Amino acid sequence: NQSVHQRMQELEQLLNRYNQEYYENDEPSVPDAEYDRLFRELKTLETEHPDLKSAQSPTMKVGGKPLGQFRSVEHEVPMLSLDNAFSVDEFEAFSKRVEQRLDTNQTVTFCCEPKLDGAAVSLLYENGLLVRGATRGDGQSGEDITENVKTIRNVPLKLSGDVPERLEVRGEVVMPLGAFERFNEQARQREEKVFANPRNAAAGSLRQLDSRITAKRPLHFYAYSLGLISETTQLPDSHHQRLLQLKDWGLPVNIEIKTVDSVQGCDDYYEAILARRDTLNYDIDGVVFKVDSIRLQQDLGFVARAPRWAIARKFPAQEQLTT
Ligand SMILES: Cc1c[n+]2nc(N)[nH]c2nc1OC(C)C
Repeated sequence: NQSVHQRMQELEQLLNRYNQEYYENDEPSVPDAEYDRLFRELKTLETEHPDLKSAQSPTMKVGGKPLGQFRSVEHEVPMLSLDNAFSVDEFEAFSKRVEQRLDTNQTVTFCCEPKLDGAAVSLLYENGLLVRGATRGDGQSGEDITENVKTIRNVPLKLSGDVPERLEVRGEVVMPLGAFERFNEQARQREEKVFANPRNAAAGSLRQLDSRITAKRPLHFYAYSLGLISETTQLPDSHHQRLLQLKDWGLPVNIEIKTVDSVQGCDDYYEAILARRDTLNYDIDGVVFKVDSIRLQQDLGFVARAPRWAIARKFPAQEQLTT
């Protein structure tokens, strides 16, 4: 039994690594057939030895029997939306409002992030284990989609390292463009529902009552914010450093995220991402600038529905190709 358990743990590690490679850098080190063979071997061993099956096994990412409907989830920390800036002047007005709150010689660091055009979700980890997934809903309450988020390839079921007791991570679920095209092509051939754009495909896939369907949808998650954090956690005062900490714990964070120390830096970032927009593997509809200091964020607070300390600078709408 010991050797069986050993083999199961070895298979779990191998499959998790291959998953990471496949979704982190799109370069799996083994062909899919090899991944499937190892997956089937683990599934067989788990069926023969259910007592040895791990709750975080990669075989748990394939979804289970459908629920009748979604339960509702209250967001203890509201999931708010973002104010938009459609021009450099509107962005400058935002940065002026921020600077007014600073002392004279203080400069403000901004964290710059691509604004992924997908579906916002909240993931709740307790003692490092993924225990709940929820849609944004109206910001106050969303739908419990735990079984569906567990099937998202690059969402870890278990965090690694010294993690907080309770950690809520928020981010965007997207369907990469290549996968979206292939998925729609297949749907056309099967005379099934075709999605108008990757955002609808991601949102629609997350709201499937049958998680086995979600499991077949190629979805990626990218973290961009923290919600609930258990009070015993000493995290850095920098939003960017907190995102890097999430990455250390095993959560996917978009590689385009960086900090700049000036408004000019923000403008340069906006132009740089806009110039590369068509080369990215997912839809983005702008960039997000956030005051990097958590203390300053708390000082600036929110107005009604959106934080004073963050703004999205939207790109001109792309002519949507009718698929
Ligand atoms: C709604 C939202 C959306 N996005 N997208 C990114 N990249 N960051 C980000 N932050 C958000 O909200 C925070 C400002 C809390």
